[in-house]
Amino acid sequence: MKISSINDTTELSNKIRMPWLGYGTYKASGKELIEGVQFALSIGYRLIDTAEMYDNEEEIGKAIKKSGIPRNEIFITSKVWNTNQGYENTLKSFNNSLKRLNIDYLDLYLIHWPVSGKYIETWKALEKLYRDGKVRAIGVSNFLIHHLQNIMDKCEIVPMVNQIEFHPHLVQKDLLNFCKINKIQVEAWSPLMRGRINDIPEIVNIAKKYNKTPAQIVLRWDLQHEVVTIPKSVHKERIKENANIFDFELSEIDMKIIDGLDQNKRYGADPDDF
Ligand SMILES: NC(=O)C1=CN([C@@H]2O[C@H](COP(=O)(O)OP(=O)(O)OC[C@H]3O[C@@H](n4cnc5c(N)ncnc54)[C@H](OP(=O)(O)O)[C@@H]3O)[C@@H](O)[C@H]2O)C=CC1
Ligand SMILES: O=C1CO[C@H](CO)[C@@H](O)[C@@H]1O
Repeated sequence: MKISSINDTTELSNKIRMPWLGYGTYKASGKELIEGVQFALSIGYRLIDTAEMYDNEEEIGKAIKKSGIPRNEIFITSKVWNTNQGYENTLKSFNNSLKRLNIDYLDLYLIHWPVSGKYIETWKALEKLYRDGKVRAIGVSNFLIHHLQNIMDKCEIVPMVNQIEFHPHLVQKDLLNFCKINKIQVEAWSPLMRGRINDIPEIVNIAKKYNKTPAQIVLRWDLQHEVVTIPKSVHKERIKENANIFDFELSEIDMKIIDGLDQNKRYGADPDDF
C-alpha cells in the first residue's frame, strides 16, 4: 500500500477511516499541550490520542474547539483506565471523557490494558457504546494474542484496533500477523522509544542516506508496516519533523535492517502483568 500524504487513512474493519499519523499526548498538559494540538492540527494532523489516565482531555477539547476545524474532520481516541474497568464503570468513564473533551461522540475508544478478570466485561460495555452509536470504532490497547483470542471467543465484535508498544526494539511479529489476519489495525505507541531512536547507529546511518532524521525513518518504517503511528512532541519543530514522512520510501533492504534490530525489549509495562 502506498502512503504518500498526511491525509491518507486506513479503513478499519467497520469501514470507518483512521489517519495513519496521529498526535500523542501522554505527559503533555497546559499551555504547551493546547498549543501543540493546535499547531499539529494546523499542519494537517487529524488524529489526536488521549486517555482518561493522561488527565489532559479538557485541554485537548479546548484546543480542538479553538482550532476551528469541524469536529467530523478530526479523529479523537480515548481509553478507559484500568481502575475503571467493568461494565458499568466503563460506561461512566466513557461519558466522563466525552464531557471533559466537550464532544458528543468519540471516534475510537480503547481498553487501555488487559486487566485480567475485567476486560471481557469492559469489552461488552464498549460493544454497547458502539451499538448505541456513541463511538465510531472500538478497540483495545496492549493486548497480546491470547487476550485478543479470548475476546474473539467470548464476545461478538472483534476489536478494530490494537494500540501496542511498537518500535525497532519491539516488533512483535506474531502479534502483527495475528492482527493482520483478523483485520485488527495495529497502532504504535512510543514509536520513537521516547526519544531513544537517536541513539541507534543503524538508524542514524539510514537517516543520513535518505537525508531524514532518525525519527522520520522510524515513523516511515511504521507506515510501511501498515501500522498507524502517534508520536508525541510539544515542540513545533519536532511536530513538523514527525509529519514530514510522506515524501520518501524506505527500500526493502532498509526495512529489513530495521526489522533486524528487534530485541523483544519493552520500555513500557508487560501486558501480562495486569
Ligand atoms: N496505550 C498505551 O498504553 C500507551 C499509549 N501511548 C500513546 O502514544 C503516544 C506516543 O508515545 P510516547 O510514550 O509519548 O513516546 P514517543 O515515542 O512518541 O516519544 C516521545 C518523546 O520523544 C521526544 N520526541 C518527539 N519527537 C522527537 C523527534 N523528532 N526527535 C527526538 N525526540 C523526539 C518527545 O519530546 P518533546 O515532547 O519534548 O519533543 C518525547 O520526550 C503517547 O503520547 C500516547 O498518546 C504511550 C504510551 C503507552
Ligand atoms: O498510555 C500510557 C502512557 O505511558 C504510561 C507509562 O509508560 C503507560 O502506563 C500508559 O499505558
